[in-house]
Amino acid sequence: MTTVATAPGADKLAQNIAADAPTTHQPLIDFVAQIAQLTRPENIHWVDGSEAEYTKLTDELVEAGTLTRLTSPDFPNSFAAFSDPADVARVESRTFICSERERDAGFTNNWVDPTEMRQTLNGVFDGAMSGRTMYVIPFVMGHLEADDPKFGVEITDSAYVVASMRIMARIGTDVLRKIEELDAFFVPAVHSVGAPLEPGEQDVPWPCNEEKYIVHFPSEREIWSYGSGYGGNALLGKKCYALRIASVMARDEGWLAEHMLILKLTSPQGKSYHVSAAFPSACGKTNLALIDPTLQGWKAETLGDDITWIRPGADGEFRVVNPEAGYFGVAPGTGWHTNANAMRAIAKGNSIFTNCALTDDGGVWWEGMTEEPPAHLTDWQGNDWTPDSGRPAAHPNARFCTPIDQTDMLADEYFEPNGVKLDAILFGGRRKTTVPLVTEARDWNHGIFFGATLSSETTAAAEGAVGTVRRDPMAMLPFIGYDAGDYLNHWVKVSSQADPAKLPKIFLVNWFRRNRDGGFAWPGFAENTRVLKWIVERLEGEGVAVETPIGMTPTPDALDLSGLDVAAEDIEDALKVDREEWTAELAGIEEWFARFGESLPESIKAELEELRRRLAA
Ligand SMILES: Nc1nc2c(ncn2[C@@H]2O[C@H](COP(=O)(O)OP(=O)(O)OP(=O)(O)O)[C@@H](O)[C@H]2O)c(=O)[nH]1
Ligand SMILES: O=C([O-])CC(=O)C(=O)O
Ligand SMILES: [Mn+2]
Repeated sequence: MTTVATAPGADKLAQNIAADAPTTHQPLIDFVAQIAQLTRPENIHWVDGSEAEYTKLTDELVEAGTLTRLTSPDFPNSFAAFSDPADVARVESRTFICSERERDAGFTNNWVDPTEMRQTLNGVFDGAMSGRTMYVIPFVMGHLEADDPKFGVEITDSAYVVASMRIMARIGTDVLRKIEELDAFFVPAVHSVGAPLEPGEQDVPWPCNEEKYIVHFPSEREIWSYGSGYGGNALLGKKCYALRIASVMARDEGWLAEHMLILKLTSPQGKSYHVSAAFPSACGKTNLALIDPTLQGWKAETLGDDITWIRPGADGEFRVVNPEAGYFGVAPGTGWHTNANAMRAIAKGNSIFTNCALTDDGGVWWEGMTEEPPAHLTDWQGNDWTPDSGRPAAHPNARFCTPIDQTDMLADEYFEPNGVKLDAILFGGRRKTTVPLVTEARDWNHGIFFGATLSSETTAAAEGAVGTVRRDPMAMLPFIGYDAGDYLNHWVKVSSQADPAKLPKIFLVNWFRRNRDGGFAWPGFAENTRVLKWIVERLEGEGVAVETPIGMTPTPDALDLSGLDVAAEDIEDALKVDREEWTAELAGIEEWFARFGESLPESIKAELEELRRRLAA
């Protein structure tokens, strides 16, 4: 630990830091010195990522009241955290892409001139870490042994962030050694909760600031985050790096950084397939990634639940890796009856729960964990709660943060440094109407059209109203680090690096369509196995599909519904392609495409014309 107590001059500070740093890597020392000079922390702690360090940090966080140690044997070595009630989700309105030209941020991002933003940041970060410890976290997204490992260094004044980053990414000394060995570039990522402490001032359990900035400089590959301690705002390896900055790297280097899960499926015949699926936040990625198949003989294993990097491989196939090391999963709705694999991983402990409710025996609970709620809880805001309190006990965006290697059904391929062959891509959203249970694209370009026009009703994962339909291209709306039209063009182009015969097949799915009575038309969750089976049949050139104006959908008989207790009308409602609904949808898509201006790919425009023609026919 370096003490920076007296804030010496810049040269002196840099010397002190260099003397105490566990590295001689000059760019890293310079980065740390520059941020220390600006933010004036009391101490500097270089994170080694060890168990002992984790124990010490979590002890301190318990002492500070940020974490509550769970004493229930059901949650070994686990903690609960409760955020400030105003700091519970990603803040999209405060997220900025500061490219040189506004045009390069595109209409889906907030843009501020980089020079102006640097000035603003220099202002808010000035002394921002006073009275706090500054942690330096070397991390890698993906595997250290990858052909082209992607490094970052997060500087943060939040020990909660350090503890969570240790679960979500590979961090610490091994990473630092590799950065030195390769003399590698790292993404500089600066985070402050924005709550400097005066000498003697008592800290609060969840320091944060009303003013928030989540800022990306895509040309410099730099991230600055201020004012929030929450998940995707503060764990900068996740959405900020592995999606926004990585999408820009991917554009420049010829690959794709996507908001997708990865699932390995093995058929009763023993053939395995890897499927990735892009669904917007809180629309079922973690659930599908951890599915327990309901059909005899089928096996599912997971490789990841949120982020997928797709790279063209040497044999003309696309290869996928999960750059993360943990789950940051939506807690409500995750239960023994809906997602037993997640529950089993959680039950092994070593987890941090944020904004869940506390049980009287020192465990956590959230809506949907068990069918019957406990008789008494302490809700996420610290109030007494009973089932007739009339309000949720856990925040709807409460999260569990759990190491992925605690998953029983983790695929061995998760550990492949350069990934595995991708066979199919699913795009999906939360739509009450219009979008059928599953539709197969006619070809790659039509599949990109599915992705480009993907839409979903908004959820609690981001601030703002819940339940309105918004377009969410490839489920990447809040995560594309550059112009959305350029991003679609990149999708079109990247296929030229693959063997056309080896391109993944693309499907559009919707688990959330309502039936004529307003209930879910499809049982969803584990029963999605039946849709996956049809998808695999299609990959194998089998499975019955009918041509519809929007693509190929299964006939009701083509889905294996054996042993499933569901009304024939529900299946009909789930699969229906309704011309009237699609005519209205067409208008919505036209409006959406108009927003892209010049940068919308011609081939995607052509798909819209094709849809119009097919609907009119
Ligand atoms: N009706 C229905 N609901 C589902 C299904 N799968 C997931 N859900 C619900 O969708 C919500 C979010 O599911 P998750 O799997 O956590 O979503 P996610 O996409 O991983 O979300 P992020 O981690 O925010 O990106 C939960 O409330 C689930 O209960 C399904 O097949 N049918
Ligand atoms: O980023 C977060 O805070 C959580 C998350 O996975 C999402 O919102 O998509
Ligand atoms: Mn998830």
